[in-house]
Amino acid sequence: MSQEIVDTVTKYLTPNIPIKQISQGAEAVVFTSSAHPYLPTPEHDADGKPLQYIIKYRPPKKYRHPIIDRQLTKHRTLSEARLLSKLFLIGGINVPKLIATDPYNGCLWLEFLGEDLPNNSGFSNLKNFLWANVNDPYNDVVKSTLIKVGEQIGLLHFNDFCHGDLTSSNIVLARDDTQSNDWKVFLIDFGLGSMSKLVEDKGVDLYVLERAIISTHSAFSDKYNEWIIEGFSNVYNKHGKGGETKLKEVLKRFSDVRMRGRKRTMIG
Ligand SMILES: Nc1ncnc2c1ncn2[C@@H]1O[C@H](COP(=O)(O)OP(=O)(O)OP(=O)(O)O)[C@@H](O)[C@H]1O
Repeated sequence: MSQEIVDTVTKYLTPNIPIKQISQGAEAVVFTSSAHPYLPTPEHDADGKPLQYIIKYRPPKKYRHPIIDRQLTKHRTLSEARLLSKLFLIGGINVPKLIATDPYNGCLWLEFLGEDLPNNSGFSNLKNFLWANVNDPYNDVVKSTLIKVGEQIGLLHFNDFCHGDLTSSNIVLARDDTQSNDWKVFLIDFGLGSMSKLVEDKGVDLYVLERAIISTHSAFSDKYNEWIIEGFSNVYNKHGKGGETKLKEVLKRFSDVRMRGRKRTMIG
């Protein structure tokens, strides 16, 4: 990552806020920090470990006109903040808590979720979690976790929100306590998210995740995708006939999107 971005963020946050870069995506640079924007820090979790926070920063894009760039940055930062704050209030949906927003500087301060998986298996996103279980790929914890993944997506879609970039890296797992083998599933990165009633958007979300699982865990992907759809369906089926009808529509469009994807791969 360019030193220029670190210098800019350090100057903006002041050197009192320690930052450590953990990711650079197409859109944003993500840092962790032990500093909370307005509470005295460091805060500690139940085990006495200092809490970490996420700082997601959208740097200016030099290829854009500066005024348009500032407007886009403001718009995208606010849009992600709005979605996160709406989703956080919907019962059952798990997303990081929004702590602070500075749309003019392209900055979001979020709750840090997840942990390092045992045996150097990396950060606890869904992709690494499935790799970590590769020697016992169909165990009960994998199954129940994938059903919970499906339930999170089901809740999101049933409430007419779409993710827009539903990869297995944007699904983070966290345990309530370190002894537990029971994972809570969180959805992160709503930079491309939207409120949408369109079955097309929902079908595309499901297709993007299906492709992500096929590309990284191809040997087990049939079962994995089946469990995700089982969880997804559970949410809709709880809402009687109306829910069942909506579920059919989404799954039908999912299958159409998949068919279009296959044609595109064959024809090029
Ligand atoms: N709340 C969070 N808790 C823990 N880690 C997080 C959190 N938010 C983001 N991350 C980490 O930072 C990475 C990038 O975050 P995010 O996907 O939001 O940014 P992005 O720039 O849109 O990324 P990309 O362009 O790669 O999709 C995530 O994959 C995850 O590892």
